Amino acid sequence: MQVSKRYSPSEISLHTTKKDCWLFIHGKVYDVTTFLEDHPGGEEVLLNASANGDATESFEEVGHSSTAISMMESYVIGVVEGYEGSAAGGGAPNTKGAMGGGAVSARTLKERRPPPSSSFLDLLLPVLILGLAFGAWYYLTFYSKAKA
Ligand code: HEM
Repeated sequence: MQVSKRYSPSEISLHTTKKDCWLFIHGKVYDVTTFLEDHPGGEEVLLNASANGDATESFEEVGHSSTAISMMESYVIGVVEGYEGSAAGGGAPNTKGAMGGGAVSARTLKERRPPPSSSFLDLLLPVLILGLAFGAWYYLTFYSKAKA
């Protein structure tokens, strides 16, 4: 792939319109102009991300699927000048890009898993409600009859 062209942040910031929209995520530059209309999250979020400069944080916050992450590769046009992350490999053969994407998706999935401690409460609450219901039924059926 030809992912070695470098762009300065100020050059990237010249492309923030519907007809010409670039953004960068993890140091890689994406031309998402043709993707604006097809983006499931809407074109506005991409335009905003483009205007804000670095879109890494907003991209990560959404917790994009691995499908989304692999789609990104078709929009890469280069890397950010001076970026010192794994994406800017300094012209080395680039197996790094794909591996970086995978690591990100694994981390994102891990962070979004719900805490396991809630499962105990999940079980206890229905048992308590059932116990109360049974108690009320028992009282109404037998105790009040015995009194009459
Ligand atoms: C080249 C970059 C991008 C690609 C290829 C992409 C792709 C996708 C895809 C395929 C989805 C559907 C859900 C999924 O599979 O995760 C999605 C949803 C979404 N994306 Fe992106 N996206 C990109 C950049 C961004 C950026 C920079 C933002 C942040 C501002 C963003 C915000 C969203 C939102 C808000 C949703 C909707 C999530 C939902 O409804 O649950 N995306 N994107």
